Amino acid sequence: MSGDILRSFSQSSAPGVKSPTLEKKALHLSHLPDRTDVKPSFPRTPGSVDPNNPPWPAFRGYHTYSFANATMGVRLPTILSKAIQDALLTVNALSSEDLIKDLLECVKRMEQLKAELEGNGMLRPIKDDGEADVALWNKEVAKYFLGKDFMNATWLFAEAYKYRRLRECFTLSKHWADYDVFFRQKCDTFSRSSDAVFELSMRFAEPFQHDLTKKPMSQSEMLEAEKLVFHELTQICLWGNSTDLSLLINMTEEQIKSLQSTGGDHLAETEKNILGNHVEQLWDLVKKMKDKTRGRVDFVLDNAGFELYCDCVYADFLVQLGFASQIRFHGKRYPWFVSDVTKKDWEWLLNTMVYGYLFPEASEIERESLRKMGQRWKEYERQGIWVYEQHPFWCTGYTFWDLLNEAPDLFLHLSKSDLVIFKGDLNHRKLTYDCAAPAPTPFDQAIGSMASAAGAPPVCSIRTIKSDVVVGLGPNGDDVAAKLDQNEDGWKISGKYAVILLSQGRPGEKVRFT
Ligand SMILES: O=P(O)(O)OC[C@@]1(O)O[C@H](CO)[C@@H](O)[C@@H]1O
Repeated sequence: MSGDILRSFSQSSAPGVKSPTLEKKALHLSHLPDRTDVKPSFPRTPGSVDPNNPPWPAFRGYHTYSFANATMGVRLPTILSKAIQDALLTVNALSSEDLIKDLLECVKRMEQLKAELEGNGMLRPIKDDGEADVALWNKEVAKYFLGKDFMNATWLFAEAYKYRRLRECFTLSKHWADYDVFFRQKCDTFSRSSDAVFELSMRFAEPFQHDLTKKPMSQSEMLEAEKLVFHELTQICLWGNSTDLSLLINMTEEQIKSLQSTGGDHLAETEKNILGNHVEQLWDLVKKMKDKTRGRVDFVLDNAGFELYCDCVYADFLVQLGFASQIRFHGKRYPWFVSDVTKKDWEWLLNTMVYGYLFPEASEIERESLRKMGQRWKEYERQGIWVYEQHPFWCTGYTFWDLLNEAPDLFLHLSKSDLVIFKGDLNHRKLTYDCAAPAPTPFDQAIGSMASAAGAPPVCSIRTIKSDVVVGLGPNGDDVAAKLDQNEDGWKISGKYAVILLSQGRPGEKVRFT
C-alpha cells in the first residue's frame, strides 16, 4: 500500500463531520509498528492455540539456563546413556547370537538418537515400525513441528518425542520390541523404599474399621474420622510423587527415605508446602459420591514403584469406605519419561507384594502385611473393582487440551467417571499446556477443554512441582511465586512444593465433538 493511499484513508471522515486535527496527522508507512514489535497477547485466543503455540508463552529448550534447556541438553542424554548401559547389561547375559545381534542394533539406534539430541538434530517423522500411533505422531510433527529441532520445538513435545524415538529403537527390532530399558531402575527404587513401604502396609493391611473397643461413634463423628484419614491419604498419594527416577538418579538411600517419609508429623509439616490446595473441595466431592452411588474414580498414573504403591493404598481406602465402587487405572503402553507405569510395572508390583522376596531385612509380620494387602488388591482386579487400562493417547506429544479432539473415545470414556485424578508433574504439564501461565490463573482456565467442554468430568491434579508451569495459586499467586523466586532457587523443580487442584468440570452434559 503506498503512502498516498494511506494518507487518503486517514483523511477520510464521516460526511458532514469536520476533523481539524486529521489533516496534520497524515499516516506514513514509517508510522506503522515494526513487525517485530507486534507481540501476541496472552492468553492466545482458542483459535490460535496449537501444539507449537500454547495459550501462554511456551517453554523451549533454547531458553538458556531454563530447566527445559538443562533437560534437553544434559538430562536426556544422561538418561539415554543409562538406557544404553542397561541394554548392554542384558547383552552380557545372553547366549543366542540372533538375540545379541538384534539387541546390539537397538543399541546402535539409541547411540544415533543420543547423537541427534546432543547435536540438536531436526525432528524427523517416526519410522513405520508397525505401531498404531505412528500416524498420530507424524501428523503432529508435520502440522506443527516441521523443520523444528530438539531445542526450538516446545519442550513438552520435544521431550515426549524423544521417548517415542527411544521406543522406535526397539520396535524396529525382531525380538526386542517390548524391552524396557528402565525396568531394572524402577524395580530397584521400590526395593530401596522398604521403610515407607512397610510403614504403610503395617497400617493399612487390615481392612479399615472403626475401633470397636471405643464407644460407638455417631454418624457425624464417623464422617469426621474418615475425613481425617482422607486428608492423610491424599497427602501420602501426593508426596509419593516426589520419588521420580528421572530426577533422583543420583540420590542416596537416605535421601530417598527422607523424601518418602509418611509419618503424621511429617505430613502436617509438609501441608504448608501445598501452594494451591483444594483438598476440602475434593473431600466434598468424594463425600457426595458416597451419598449418591459409590462412584467411579480414574487415576491417570504417573510413576511406577513407590508412587504407584501409594496410589493403590489411596484407591484401596476409597473402595473400602464405600466412596468408589470402581477404580480405573490408566498407564502407559511403553516406557515413558523413565519411571511411568506400564502394564508390566503394574503386574510386577502386585505380584512382588504377594510372592516376592525383595526385602530380606523385613520381619515376617511386615512381609505378611505386604502380602495381605497385595492379595486384596489382586482380588479387586479379579472382581473388576480395579481395572488397569492403557490408551495410546497417553503416550503422545499432545497435551490434554487436545484430548477431546485427538482421542474422542477416551474423552467419552473419562466423561463417565465421577472423578479423574491426574498424578504427577508430567500429567500436570499436559493438563496446563506446559506454558508460562501466570501463577494466579485459576486451574479450570489453565486446563482448557478438560474443564470447559460439555461432559468434562471433575478433574483433580495431584502433583509435586518439578517443572516450570505453576498455576492455581490464588489471587496472591504472583506474590507467592515472586517470594519463592527470590528466596529459594530451584523451588519449581525440587519436588518440595506441591498443588492439589480440582476442577468441577461439566459432568452429566452430553459430550459434543467438533
Ligand atoms: O511426571 P513426574 O514423574 O512427576 O515428573 C516428570 C519429570 O521429572 O520429568 C519432566 C522433566 O523431564 C518434568 O516434567 C518432571 O520434572
